[in-house]
Amino acid sequence: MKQLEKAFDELNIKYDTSVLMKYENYMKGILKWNEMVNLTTITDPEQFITKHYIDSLLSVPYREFQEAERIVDVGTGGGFPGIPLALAAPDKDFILIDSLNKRIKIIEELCQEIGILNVRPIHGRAEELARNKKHRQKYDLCVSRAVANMATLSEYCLPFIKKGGWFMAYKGPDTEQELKDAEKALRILGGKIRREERAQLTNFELEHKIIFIEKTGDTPSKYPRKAGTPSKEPLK
Ligand SMILES: C[S@@+](CC[C@H](N)C(=O)[O-])C[C@H]1O[C@@H](n2cnc3c(N)ncnc32)[C@H](O)[C@@H]1O
Repeated sequence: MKQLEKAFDELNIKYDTSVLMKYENYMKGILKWNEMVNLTTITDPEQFITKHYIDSLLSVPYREFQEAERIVDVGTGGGFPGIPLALAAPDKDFILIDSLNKRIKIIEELCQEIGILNVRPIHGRAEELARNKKHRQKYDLCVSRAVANMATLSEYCLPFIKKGGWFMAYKGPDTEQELKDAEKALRILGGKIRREERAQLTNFELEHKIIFIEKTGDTPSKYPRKAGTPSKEPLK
């Protein structure tokens, strides 16, 4: 866990031994479940800490994260980036969404066992949950990593965000074409790309940068379209 402590220092994240234990126990829990259910291909603990934990924590230093109170992680898989972020910010509320119930049940069980109290895992497709009044335009911030291309992802994520809120999308290094292809989707759904930020860490090699999208307008009620359509026919 020394790597994680180093990253906390670089990212200015406060922590104590009880939080470190929670990170360690969650990793152990995921790796144990991973023997039965496919949750991650990364099984070496050092790699796990860098690629799942530190990579997930990249958004913590930014104002858009710091000011958010209600955060949704769309397509969380084994809980990334949602769980590491929730442990770093216990005063914020996190909803973690995934369409695979097995993954959601595992996250739920681990949160209960470990005492991660600010996370609510929810099973469902983004296209359906975003149409539910309880979730539609109710979040200050949406985060998402490795779920879909930006045009599809915008249709999954923007409907959850309040006007004036933010979407921080974790993306690989080459996004120029992908962002171009998403211009129309973003315009229709009420989002504007404001900037991108690369990892500010000197000691770690991380894959992702963050694309900052502001929710500048309401999402028209016909979006998201029915489950499956945003990925089959991205808005172009
Ligand atoms: C490649 S995994 C990434 C998991 C995690 N975000 C990470 O970075 O490790 C993509 C996840 O998105 C979920 N997913 C894909 N489409 C979805 C949708 N329309 N609604 C909800 N979850 C979805 C999948 O079930 C899967 O768990």
